Amino acid sequence: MAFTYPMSPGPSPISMSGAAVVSLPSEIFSIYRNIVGNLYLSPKIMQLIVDKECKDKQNVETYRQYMKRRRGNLFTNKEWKDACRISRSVLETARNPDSLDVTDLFCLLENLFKCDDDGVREFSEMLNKLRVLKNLRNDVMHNYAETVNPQKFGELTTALLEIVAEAGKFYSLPHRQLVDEEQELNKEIAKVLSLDTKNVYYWCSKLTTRGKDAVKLLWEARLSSEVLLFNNDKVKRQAVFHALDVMVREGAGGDIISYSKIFESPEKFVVVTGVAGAGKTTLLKNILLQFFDLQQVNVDHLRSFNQLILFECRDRTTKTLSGVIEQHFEDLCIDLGRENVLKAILRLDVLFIIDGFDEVNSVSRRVVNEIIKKSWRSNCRVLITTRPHGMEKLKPLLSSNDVCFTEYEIMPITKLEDQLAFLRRYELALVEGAQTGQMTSSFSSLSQDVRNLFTEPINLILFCHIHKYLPETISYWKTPGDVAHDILRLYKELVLARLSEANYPNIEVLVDDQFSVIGAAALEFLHGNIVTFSKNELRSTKRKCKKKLKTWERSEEIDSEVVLSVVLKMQRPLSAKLHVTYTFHHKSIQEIFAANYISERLQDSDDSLNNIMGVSANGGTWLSWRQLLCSCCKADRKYASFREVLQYVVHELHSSSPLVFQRRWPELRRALGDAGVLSGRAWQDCLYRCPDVVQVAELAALTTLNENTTWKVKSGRDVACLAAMLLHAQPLLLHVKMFPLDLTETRWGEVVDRRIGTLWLELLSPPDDKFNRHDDLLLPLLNSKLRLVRFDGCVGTPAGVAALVTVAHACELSVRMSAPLDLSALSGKYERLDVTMRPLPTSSHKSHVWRLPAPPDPGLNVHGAELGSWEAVAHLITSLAPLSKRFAWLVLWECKLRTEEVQSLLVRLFEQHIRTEVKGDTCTRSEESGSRIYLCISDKPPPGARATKQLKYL
Ligand SMILES: Nc1ncnc2c1ncn2[C@@H]1O[C@H](COP(=O)(O)OP(=O)(O)OP(=O)(O)O)[C@@H](O)[C@H]1O
Repeated sequence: MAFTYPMSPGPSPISMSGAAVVSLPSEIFSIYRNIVGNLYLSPKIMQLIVDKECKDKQNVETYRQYMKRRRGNLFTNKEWKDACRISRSVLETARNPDSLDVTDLFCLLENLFKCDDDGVREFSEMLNKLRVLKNLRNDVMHNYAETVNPQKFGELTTALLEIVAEAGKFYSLPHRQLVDEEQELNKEIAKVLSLDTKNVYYWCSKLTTRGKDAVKLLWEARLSSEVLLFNNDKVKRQAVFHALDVMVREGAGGDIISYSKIFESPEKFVVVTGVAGAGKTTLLKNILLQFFDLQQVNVDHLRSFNQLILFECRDRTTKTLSGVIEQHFEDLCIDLGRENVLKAILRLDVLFIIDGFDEVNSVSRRVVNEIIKKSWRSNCRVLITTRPHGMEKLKPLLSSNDVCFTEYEIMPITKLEDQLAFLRRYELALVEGAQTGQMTSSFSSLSQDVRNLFTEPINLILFCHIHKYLPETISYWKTPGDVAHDILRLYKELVLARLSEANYPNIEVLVDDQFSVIGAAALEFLHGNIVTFSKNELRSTKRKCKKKLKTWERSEEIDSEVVLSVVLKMQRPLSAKLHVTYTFHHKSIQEIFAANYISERLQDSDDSLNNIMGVSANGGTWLSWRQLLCSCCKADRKYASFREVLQYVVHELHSSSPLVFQRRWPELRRALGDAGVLSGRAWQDCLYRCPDVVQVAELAALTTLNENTTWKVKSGRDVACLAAMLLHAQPLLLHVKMFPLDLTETRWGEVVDRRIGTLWLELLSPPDDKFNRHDDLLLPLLNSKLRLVRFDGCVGTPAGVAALVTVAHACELSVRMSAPLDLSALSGKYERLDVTMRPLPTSSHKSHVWRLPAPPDPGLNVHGAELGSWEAVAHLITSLAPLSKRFAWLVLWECKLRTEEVQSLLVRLFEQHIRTEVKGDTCTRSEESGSRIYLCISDKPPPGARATKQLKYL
């Protein structure tokens, strides 16, 4: 019995609340049917199957407990995660199917069938039919063309009726019961004709038609271009977007992936952490823009969402989630009521984005809690960004709500080529057709140490501005400390430019004075974690600026608000009902101003750092450091949010007044500790910002050593820190794993000079550049005090070999050579020698033999043998064979030789007395992928070879 639904091309009649019949355009009607079908009818039928399948389930059992009982053993957490992926939290707690949606129900049924997959019950037909429902749901919910497609409802009803029929067979239902089920379903299908506007699926349909456009209208204009820090320079967001890499924080040394892969995580909640200015907010803005334009090629990661809600934790006025919803869908909320729109949103596939959890306040915290609590359905996903210290509050919040999450960390932009690519985009966008290249070449001319300060986007942006407004200053940057003042100087120059007509004596000191007042206000706001200020809140700062100005003669010639107008920017509210707010151009600028104020006070007064940090608005009431700290520790560890400020203070004070810094260091050190800078990693982060501060280097070294006796070095930034840290501590093993190009131009020479002890040097090779030698990195090893215990890299000159010889000690050597080299001097220096080379042309070096040293027998990898080159391969192997003619192994990598050629090679090598460490027959073994062929040569001749006399060891 198939239900056929009349496909009306024009407006369709809909009865509302069983009374009035209205005409709706056919598009909304198609959408409505598809939504009710997939969000209501499909789950209903699947719930029916679940009930049949779980006849012996007890009411108190969760589905996880039930499955465990049914299959007779526990699910390990990993098994559960792999089996249920995004539905795993829901199925872990659900006890009945009523609230589950198609995705969860399909996952549940699939796993239930597999629980007792003993081959007796044939469930594949049933599963295939259920899969049709799941696919239909995804088609309709993830692709607007399918959402409006009138055919889809017909396909769905057919699929539903087929499932009911299949259930009849699968569960051997009595005929009467089957007929009843079919009739019931047909009644439900028929009900879709009459629609109540109070129905949540009607609201869902409205949202699906109008919701995305409403959000687009709200955000697109705000986000598609960005006004840079100064002078209203504007750039198109997507034109300058630099695709960031993120690291999965699960386990040590997590994988590094592109940001677009974060939604592949099996967890519903994804947390992206990143230091100040790492690009968290910009990443979200880019995701929003991509969401509006799903036609773009590379946005598959967003296709599974049909709604997107953004909430910024710095918001201090929106009190509820429905308030957030109202900002996004103002008109729809007027039509349907905001609570109803919220209910509908939660049924759709929605991505909630929560930006800047570290900036959360008592008002926004309530909204965040609400999102976490209401987004338990599998169709909702939540993406949260925060600075790392925000995790201290976020983790307990998520776990108290039983939320599992995957954490990603935005990686710094450490490679010069990436930094240049980033700057190039901005330069291109800013100069509008004029000649480009000056900014990038100015950046390239900086020393690696100074460049290491520009590994976060915000700092690269500041470099753009300094290059534009203070280009001459860049040539004076020799050490990181030289850069410290220039960001504030930049602001000062901009203010001075505005005041140029005032012709006022001592104008620079006057501006410094104003910066001090603003710095104190910035600090005070930071105490409340406030980064957006209302007009009222700003009033007292304005008053103080004015008061300070009045202490100067002829101050009436100066507009008292000019400094604030340069330093702050105005933010228009999302809704006309709200008021404008003000912010610094970036939170890190607010922190720099606060740090400048603290640094000045540390220099000018004898006040303790505690007192200076605890300054109150009226400048009169001081909070004691203890009080402040205790309240913070107990309440929410507020002090953690001062970590960046304190790092800026260290940097600034150290470079502007080394003597005061020395005197104040014990206080600063304690404060950093209180702000959470305790681990080796945290001290290293601090050292990245101020690599020339010896005191920080010492603590970074000692704490890291305490935690770990092996130090791993992966980037130029790490090398800079290491160079400073080695002056204070030596790890048991130093493991440097880097691409040679990244290591060149770092403080590698200093590292080698300062290292006393073992080194594992791993010079990575890009796949297309395996044989590019980097002996320049080896030469500093000569005369060093280090001991090379493991080496992997390309060597190209006798000088490079000589450098290895001087430091190798019981070493595991993996040497790539672009041309043969005499390695005999390495004899006695290694425990394992593994050489990689490309085949030698037979004509070349005929008379030369470059015997590899032995014992122990070396292993040889021949890389990239071309078709027809077996004799060249044979020539290489025989030329390199040690006197004993024995290799630990012989492997052909990425070999294009034909099978017959490999066989001829084997015969030739056998006849030349070459042997490998192998028992049994002489043969070849290849890996399944065919990328590696092992030549195993014993004393047994291969087919076609002349027997040779066994060679005596020489
Ligand atoms: N991926 C990117 N591509 C291009 N520019 C970027 C990128 N990320 C950040 N920026 C630039 O750097 C500035 C700072 O970045 P953003 O505000 O996103 O950092 P954040 O990590 O959110 O900082 P905070 O934690 O201090 O709030 C942006 O205003 C933008 O100009």
